[in-house]
Amino acid sequence: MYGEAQISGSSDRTAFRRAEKKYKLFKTSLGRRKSVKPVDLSEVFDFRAILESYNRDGGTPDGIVRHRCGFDLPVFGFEDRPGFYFIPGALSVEEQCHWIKESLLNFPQPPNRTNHTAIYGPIHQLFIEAQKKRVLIEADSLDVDVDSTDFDSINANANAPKWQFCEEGCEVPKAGSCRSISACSLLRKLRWSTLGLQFDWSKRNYDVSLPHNKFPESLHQLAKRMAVPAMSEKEEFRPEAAIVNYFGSGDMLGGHLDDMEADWSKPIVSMSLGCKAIFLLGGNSKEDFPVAMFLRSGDIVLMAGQARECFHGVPRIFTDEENAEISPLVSQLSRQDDLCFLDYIRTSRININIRQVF
Ligand SMILES: O=C(O)CCC(=O)C(=O)O
Ligand SMILES: [Fe+2]
Repeated sequence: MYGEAQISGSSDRTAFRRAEKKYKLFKTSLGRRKSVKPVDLSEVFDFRAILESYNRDGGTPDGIVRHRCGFDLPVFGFEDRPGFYFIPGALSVEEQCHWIKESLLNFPQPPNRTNHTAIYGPIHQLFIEAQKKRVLIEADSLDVDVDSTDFDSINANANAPKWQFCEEGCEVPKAGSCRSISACSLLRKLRWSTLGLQFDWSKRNYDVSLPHNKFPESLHQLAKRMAVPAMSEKEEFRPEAAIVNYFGSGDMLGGHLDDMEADWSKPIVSMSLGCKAIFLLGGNSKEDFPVAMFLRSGDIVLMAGQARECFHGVPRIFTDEENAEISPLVSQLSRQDDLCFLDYIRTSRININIRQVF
């Protein structure tokens, strides 16, 4: 579900796939010059423009409703898609920066799992190691210097490949006996991390036996506050898990359903950070033609009830200066200490989606 979808040739059978193909990034190269195929964005809903026009005259375009839910910001949706809520500009630029930093520094920290965990084991301080230009090295188990009296560590090390960060250009134990990968390329290849209850992708289910931290308190409070438009008055949203998705240029999230949580009446609270994206919201079948909309940094989407049964995905992010629309982040992250975050987010998008599991 969370891999990069293969969208080519024979795979454009369904309406959803055709929409993905319409919006995905196509690079063509003419000799040495690379160019990006222009894409027709005329049918993409723009909730920021809808908000601006609503603020001017109180109206909404055909098919768009403003939910009357006593929330302190305008919340929009589609007339024919109950359970879908769009809160444009829900997060201030300060809040966006805070969650970008958390997503890079803390959320990928063990025991939280990432797409790298299955291959390399737990990786600590990936973002910091990438700034230091360090390299992750797999020491051949025979080369590992184990104190011969320490039987526990001998047993623990017997089969486990040991990956450790070293300085760039550090001396490798024995030629050919170890593999290595730079922290920078691991950071570039970071696709997801999981918070709170851990999701086991091989079983496509939550595995409560996996070690995990308590769901972060401040994210819990934010999600509870943002979930209000999709909740009945008597109920409370209980955030128990989150998936953090990291997108670089050309990355996409193929059409899928999030169906592993027990109670679909509870919303998924999904926040966008960094570069602008296109989000597709389809129907119960991939044969249903999806609506497309822009997701910008600071937007929050809620999917609850019937909307949870709808295929959705992200076929495109925009990483060029003109279309990424991240100038408030660029100003906010211009201090020397923050340039490393700016460097990442200039060409990336982060999505944090928060779920009640039980
Ligand atoms: O990136 C997004 O906006 C959507 C993410 C999503 O649908 C998911 O992780 O299930
Ligand atoms: Fe999803």
